[in-house]
Amino acid sequence: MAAKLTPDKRSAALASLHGWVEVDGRDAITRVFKFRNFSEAWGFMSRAALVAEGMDHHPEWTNVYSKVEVTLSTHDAGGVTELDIKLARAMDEIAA
Ligand SMILES: C[C@H](O)[C@H](O)[C@H]1CNC2=NC(N)=NC(=O)C2=N1
Repeated sequence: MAAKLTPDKRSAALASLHGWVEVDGRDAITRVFKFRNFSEAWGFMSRAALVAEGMDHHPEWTNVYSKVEVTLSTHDAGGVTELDIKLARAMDEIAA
């Protein structure tokens, strides 16, 4: 199982991502993705879902029209691991 990142490693990883921040009161990271419309938001979610399923690592997310809010945490580990950073990076690339 992936191990929780140390605070230092988590900070360094966050600095290398786009717009991801720590969740208050929980060991997790979150980002809001904004698109031009629902179609683009859904396209992002479709592509991200395939990557997530391939990793067997799944986002907590909500979608309202053009906005997708994502929270990542490794439930088995009870916090943020390399798996979350890898999925966050993949999502950044898909949205770019
Ligand atoms: C059995 C299965 O591998 C686990 O439940 C996986 C599935 N997806 C998961 N996704 C996330 N985000 N955290 C997990 O701990 C997790 N565990």
